[in-house]
Amino acid sequence: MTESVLTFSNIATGYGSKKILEDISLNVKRGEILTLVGPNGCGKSTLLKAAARQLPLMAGEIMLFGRKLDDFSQKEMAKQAALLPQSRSIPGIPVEQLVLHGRFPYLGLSRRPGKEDKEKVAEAMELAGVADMRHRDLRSLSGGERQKAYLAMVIAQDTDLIFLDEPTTYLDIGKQFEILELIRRLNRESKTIVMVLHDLAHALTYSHRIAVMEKGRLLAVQQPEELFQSGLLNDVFGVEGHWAAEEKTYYFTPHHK
Ligand SMILES: Nc1ncnc2c1ncn2[C@@H]1O[C@H](COP(=O)(O)OP(=O)(O)OP(=O)(O)O)[C@@H](O)[C@H]1O
Repeated sequence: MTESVLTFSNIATGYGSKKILEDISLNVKRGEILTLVGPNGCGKSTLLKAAARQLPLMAGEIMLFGRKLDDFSQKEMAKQAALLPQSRSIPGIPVEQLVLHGRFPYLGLSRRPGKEDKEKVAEAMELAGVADMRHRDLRSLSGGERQKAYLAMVIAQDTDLIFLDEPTTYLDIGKQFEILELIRRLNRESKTIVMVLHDLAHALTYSHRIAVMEKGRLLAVQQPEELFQSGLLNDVFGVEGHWAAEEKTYYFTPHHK
């Protein structure tokens, strides 16, 4: 786990002339699950968008697999990295067709999916647990079902690097664990994952490293246990972290002064 697949060097970015992220440097290592945490509005989604080349940089540089981000064609980029964004449009199409969107970078001029594409789509729907709703219109699904359909699309894209912005939103607690376990499985099958999670206990349990952000800056990148021990999460979120040794579970309570 030493090779960097994604490197941010002193980047700044934002919207229009409004700078949101300032001087961020970060290496994402091949094969890791790196989770971004931080208070609302600190810039986590903005960082993922910059990495997925959806926002121009105001300063600095991002390298993907040793190449500058700008040097990738759109198709090449889509074969290397997939993004599950936080907010998405909801087209009135069947789940299966949405998941097939993940195969677009691989289709030829005819845009007709081949055998491999169909297999990848079927496999992704199975993994994400949406195979039985493949003919359902996206607009007829619950928030959680739709979230899984989008995750299937990202899986079908079959990239080495996957960006997930709050992959567990809209999901009940049981489904959250299902999705986190699926993410862990994808990681063990060689995917590098960069994701945003709000649940600190989940972040501590499912990540190899955690990047803590505040007000557009990166405060620390540490392994879960080390980060938990440091007390930084308590300071940044105004909470108190606990470790229940018997259950091997982290939990957080309000900070009592
Ligand atoms: N399209 C946009 N145009 C202008 N400002 C934006 C846009 N998107 C986000 N921002 C601003 O950028 C800042 C960072 O937003 P971002 O969504 O990256 O934060 P976040 O850490 O992901 O937040 P959350 O935890 O609430 O999802 C916020 O102040 C937000 O208002």
